[in-house]
Amino acid sequence: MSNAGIYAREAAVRLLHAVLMEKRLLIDLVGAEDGPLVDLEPSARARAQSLAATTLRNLDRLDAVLDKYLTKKTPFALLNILRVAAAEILVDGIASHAAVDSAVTMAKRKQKTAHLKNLANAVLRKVADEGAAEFAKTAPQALPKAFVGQMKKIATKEQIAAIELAHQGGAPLDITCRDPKEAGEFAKTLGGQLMPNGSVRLQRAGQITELPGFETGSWWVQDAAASIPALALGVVEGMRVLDLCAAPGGKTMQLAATGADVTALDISQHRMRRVEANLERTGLRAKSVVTDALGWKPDAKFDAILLDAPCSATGTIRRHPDLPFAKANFDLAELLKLQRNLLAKACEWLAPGGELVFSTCSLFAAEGEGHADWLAKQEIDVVPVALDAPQLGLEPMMANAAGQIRLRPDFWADAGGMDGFFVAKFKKAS
Ligand SMILES: C[S@@+](CC[C@H](N)C(=O)[O-])C[C@H]1O[C@@H](n2cnc3c(N)ncnc32)[C@H](O)[C@@H]1O
Repeated sequence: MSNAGIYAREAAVRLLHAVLMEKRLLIDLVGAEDGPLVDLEPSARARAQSLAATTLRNLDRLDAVLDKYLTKKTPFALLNILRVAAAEILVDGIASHAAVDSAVTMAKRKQKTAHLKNLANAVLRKVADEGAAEFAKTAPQALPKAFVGQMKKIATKEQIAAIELAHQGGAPLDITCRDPKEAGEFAKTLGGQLMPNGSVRLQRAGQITELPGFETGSWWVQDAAASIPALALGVVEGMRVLDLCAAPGGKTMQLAATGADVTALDISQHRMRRVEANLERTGLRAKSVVTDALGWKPDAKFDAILLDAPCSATGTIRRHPDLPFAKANFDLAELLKLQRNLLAKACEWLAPGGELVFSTCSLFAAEGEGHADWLAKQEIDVVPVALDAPQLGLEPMMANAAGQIRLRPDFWADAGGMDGFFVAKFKKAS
């Protein structure tokens, strides 16, 4: 057994512990200087991340199988080792002897679990021999009850079950081409699928930076659903456009690629550096402003504004399976207040006749439809503009009766789903 294999597995166990016990997000842990991945080779880092994500995506299902063979309450440190090994055997289909042997080695190497190495061996051999049948009977990982409560206005019970199933499948890699006319060609070169909205979808991407077109900045990674808000803004060539809450910059690049005069604003210096790096790689231009939007005043009004507001990010769970564990108890009221304040500011900064797109990658009605309802009740001179789903490469049922786009992870299920998003458009009186 290679050391790299053991290091990756140990790092996956540590990631799991940090998400479940310290309520930290994988995205923060991966880059943290004191994080579990810091000393690993790139391939071991990738393996540790993917193993932790797979385990979290299936946590209750793995526990249901392990519970069959564990008679006593198992110390958390051992349980996480067993979960990771069970994920390798039952989900990834790794040769069971490799998964079992490395779990036993991991147990031996820790003071808290060394005396339980025989238990680990016995339980995992059972999982390898009989676990697949038990695992097949389990239901997909359920969303936290608090999340489901917030989703009831956008999805039925059956649709929520379909969303949970979509989360279990993870996500393919979608890219957006700088020149949309090149998307068909890149789909062929990369062995991907051209999606109806113009994204190119890759089911197995490998090392992204090695793919043709990365070095030349011909495309960037962006979930198909995340490309819809900028498309919904329509033709903005030559216009003064504000990308409000811009980092890491997927929508900034879409807007800049159409020939708009883009100002990208975000509160986070660190995240804005990623916007700047993305612009540099793709050879696109935008002015960058790092500030709290709530305390900012533009020199002049904008012809168009895209507000992709900070939100619960519950639409991205298929790509971030740690979110329901790390952020189950976040302060929704605080986020709603921030979103509303940002929306009011965006309306104020629109020039007469200017258009605004508001979006959130959330599955909660309060972070989407609720804000459109709120705006309609304010004395703000903007009116809703109905969006045409087929014009955006979407199916008609992806727009609601009010002409707002409501995307869910169970859409395009056969092709690998999409992130959950809410997108609505408004126009200021002339
Ligand atoms: C959903 S992300 C934006 C994603 C981005 N539009 C994209 O497509 O890559 C929300 C962003 O809002 C920023 N943000 C949060 N509060 C803000 C504030 N008060 N003023 C400006 N930006 C803020 C966060 O730093 C975060 O980058």
